[in-house]
Amino acid sequence: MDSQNLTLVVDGLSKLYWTKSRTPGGGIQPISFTLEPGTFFTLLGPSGCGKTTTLRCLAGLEHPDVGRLSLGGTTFFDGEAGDHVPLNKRNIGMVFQSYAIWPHMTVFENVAFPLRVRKELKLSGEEIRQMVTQALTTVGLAGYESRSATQLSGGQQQRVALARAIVRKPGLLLLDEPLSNLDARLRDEMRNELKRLQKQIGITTIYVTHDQVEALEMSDVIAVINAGQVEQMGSPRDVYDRPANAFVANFMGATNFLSARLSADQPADSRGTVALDTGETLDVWFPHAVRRTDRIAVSMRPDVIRLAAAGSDNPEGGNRLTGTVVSSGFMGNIERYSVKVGDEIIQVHQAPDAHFDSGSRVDLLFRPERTLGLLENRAEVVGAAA
Ligand SMILES: Nc1ncnc2c1ncn2[C@@H]1O[C@H](COP(=O)(O)OP(=O)(O)OP(=O)(O)O)[C@@H](O)[C@H]1O
Repeated sequence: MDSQNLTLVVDGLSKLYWTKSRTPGGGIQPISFTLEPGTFFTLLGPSGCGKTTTLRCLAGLEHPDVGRLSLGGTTFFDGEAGDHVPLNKRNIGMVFQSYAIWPHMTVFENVAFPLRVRKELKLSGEEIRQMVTQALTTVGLAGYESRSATQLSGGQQQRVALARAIVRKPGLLLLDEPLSNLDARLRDEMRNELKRLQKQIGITTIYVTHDQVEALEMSDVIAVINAGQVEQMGSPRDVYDRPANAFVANFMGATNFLSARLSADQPADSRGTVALDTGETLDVWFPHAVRRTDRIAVSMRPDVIRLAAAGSDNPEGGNRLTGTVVSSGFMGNIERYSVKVGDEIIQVHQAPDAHFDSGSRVDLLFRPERTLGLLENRAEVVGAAA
């Protein structure tokens, strides 16, 4: 099934909701991005950050306040010119969390529905049959045409929803947490399956999720959103390895933070020294520029720290903090430690080769290039990393 190779341009699109007392009550601040055909783009962020609002604006279910939106050169929305193409004229495929397979219809009729309701397409019965068969083959459900939708498993129902979304060969596919109703194992399987299908069809896709693992695994580009604002847009590696700030670092996976101060401005991609509140100094990497006056959050992921008995030799050099093991837990492939350093508890994950009992004095050793100096910004808003 061929995609239509259309470039999506979103330029300063915004939609704010207002409370009765005329204060902002959610929505999305101006967002801009251009997607090359075939891109898998994910809107990632905590509940209520504005992901669904953005998707609804793209679909035409919501009227944005300002901005422009076009697909393959066709304008769908232009706030200044007053253009707003309605949902049914945009040829966009959608799958939502509650994928709403109609239980009284067969699989065939479910998938044929979007073709039948658009009388202006003037499709013959044979054309509809061919298009439905092609969509069902694409999602691996050829031969299921006459089954009742209720006789299918959750994963199969999800595929029917996907077949229904792509049967009209849309120019854009919008997926709003489509896997969240599936159990963990199936969700994992469907994640791979969905990504494979998306690449096979080659359709530009916008995916909404609050699950960072899902976003990392599936996306070409991720937009991390917090309270209606895009904090960072980039490849999975970019947002994970070079987070724009403490919010992004924390949202993309478990990490430790230590508050620190700078003695000089730091350009992007530089190495420098920070002073911790305890007076100790650390050698850190700054993926993005920060000013001397900024509050800095030093971020070290639990798996970049190595524990050694306090006072051990450290021929590799790098950062060293000393603390006391508070607790440990054997998790099979790793051992998880909580170590008290000053007033802070630092989490460490390491291979269970050596074991340190609670109460042991240990050194925490970590390399400067894995010790990130980030803008502290709104780290307190986070809630995802476990
Ligand atoms: N129709 C509406 N009227 C007023 N406020 C709204 C409306 N729709 C959404 N909001 C508010 O806008 C904010 C963003 O909502 P949105 O549904 O886009 O978030 P989300 O990131 O998709 O969240 P979730 O992951 O929980 O679905 C929320 O604070 C929400 O309460």
